[in-house]
Amino acid sequence: MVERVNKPKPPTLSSTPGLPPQATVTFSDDNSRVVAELPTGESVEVLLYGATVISWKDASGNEKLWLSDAAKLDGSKAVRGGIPVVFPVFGTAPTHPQTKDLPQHGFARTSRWEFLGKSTSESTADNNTSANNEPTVKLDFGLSSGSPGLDPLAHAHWPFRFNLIYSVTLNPSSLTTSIVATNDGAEPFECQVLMHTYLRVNDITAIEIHGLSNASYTDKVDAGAAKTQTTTPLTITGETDRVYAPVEEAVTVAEQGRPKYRVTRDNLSNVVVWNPWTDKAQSIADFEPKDGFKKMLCVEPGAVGSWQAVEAGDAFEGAQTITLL
Ligand SMILES: O=P(O)(O)OC[C@H]1O[C@@H](O)[C@H](O)[C@@H](O)[C@@H]1O
Repeated sequence: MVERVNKPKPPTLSSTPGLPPQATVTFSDDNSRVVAELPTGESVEVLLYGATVISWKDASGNEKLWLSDAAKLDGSKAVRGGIPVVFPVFGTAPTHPQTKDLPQHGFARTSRWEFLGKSTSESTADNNTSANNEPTVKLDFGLSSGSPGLDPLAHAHWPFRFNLIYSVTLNPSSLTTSIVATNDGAEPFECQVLMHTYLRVNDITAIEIHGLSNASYTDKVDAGAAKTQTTTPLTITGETDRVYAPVEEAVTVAEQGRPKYRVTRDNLSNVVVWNPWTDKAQSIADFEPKDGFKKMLCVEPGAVGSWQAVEAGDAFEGAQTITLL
């Protein structure tokens, strides 16, 4: 049985005369995930493990994120697909004293977060609480150094007192994920943050990525060579793993010449573009189907080009918004 936080209401009708319909927020039977649905039909599903967004659908039920058929959703492994949260290290950092012993992409994606609550606003002619007068639902998740669900590797290798708040905000045309990483201890720490978004596409060979003109980048498939993006838009024709420092504010993904997603960033100066292509997809055990690389494109806003120093009592904040075009 699904436990309803709010009783579901008909998508277009208000159950209380005069009051607009509200978003519904429901938990799965086993409390492993939370689903929010707007009265207009869009939905988002978040696994508490990793606070990983594993589904984002438009009002017609079309999925916007790619999730591997072999993704583990039982908390035994970071989720292959959706939007895993990367913290406090991107990749591995063998020479960085504070994070050198942490696993790839840190521990946020392998910890069980707490659901802190939801907030909603509705769309009506006389209601201006939502920025665009659109229905909105925001889900908040928390993870701290005291959380029971914290990955034991964090306890073992990252001895800082911290508090993370991760918010997932859905409205009819966009999804925003934002993070606030607070240093609750007496010692400063350095961290990196990234939203590892797996966008769903129909055909990777028909994709153009705009907004990277003149951006410098590190090419991870060319031994970390430093390069500059001169040919634009970027197309994907083989294994791609690049850490960009874009000059432009937005990265737009177009398919067959039609704009599809616009990704904007708040205080996240990097964008990683990743597609494993054939051989790498073969080598990743939980990447299924093996030709699934044709259906996905990772566009990952983050602060990963350097380290974010967070003093005692301070916080680092960053966010991405993905808009459907
Ligand atoms: O297999 P993981 O740990 O989820 O990482 C997937 C990819 O994540 C990307 O962000 C990295 O740039 C790649 O180098 C990496 O291969």
